[in-house]
Amino acid sequence: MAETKQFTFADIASHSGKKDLYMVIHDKVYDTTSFVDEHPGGEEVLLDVGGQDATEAFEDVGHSDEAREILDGLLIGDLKRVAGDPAPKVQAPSNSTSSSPSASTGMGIGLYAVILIGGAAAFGAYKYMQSQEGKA
Ligand code: HEM
Repeated sequence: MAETKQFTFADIASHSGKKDLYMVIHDKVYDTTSFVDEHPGGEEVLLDVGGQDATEAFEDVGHSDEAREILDGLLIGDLKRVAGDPAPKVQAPSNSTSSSPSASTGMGIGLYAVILIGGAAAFGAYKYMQSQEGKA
């Protein structure tokens, strides 16, 4: 796909009807008009987020890879942020089950911290024991 059309939130907000439905997911713009009737989760939820940033709603459900492939086919452009737009909703909240793939990122950082702090503590204890040995 050569063209990367840019849309502002104002552009997208004007496409919020069932016959003309755009939404933003991860700062990409999707024309979901043709998909509304086919959505396994029902048309209601799509209409709720039509013309808006649907990233959180989409990620909260934990959609499958198949759903993401469908999404790829609906892509029409990129979101162009302008001053006063809502903040990006790129980070998916992983307060649900650990089946969410995004949970692994948070886990990685947490694990890193544990290893670092644990390592420092072990090193401190080792040094302390060494100094105690010297005194004996
Ligand atoms: C254009 C964007 C979307 C696409 C392509 C899409 C696609 C799909 C697909 C293929 C499924 C079947 C299960 C799966 O494969 O994960 C599904 C289920 C579901 N979707 Fe979406 N979805 C979209 C947006 C949304 C949004 C914004 C919501 C808002 C809450 C939503 C809510 C649901 C729910 C609740 C289910 C579960 C239905 C069930 O299992 O009974 N979807 N979606």
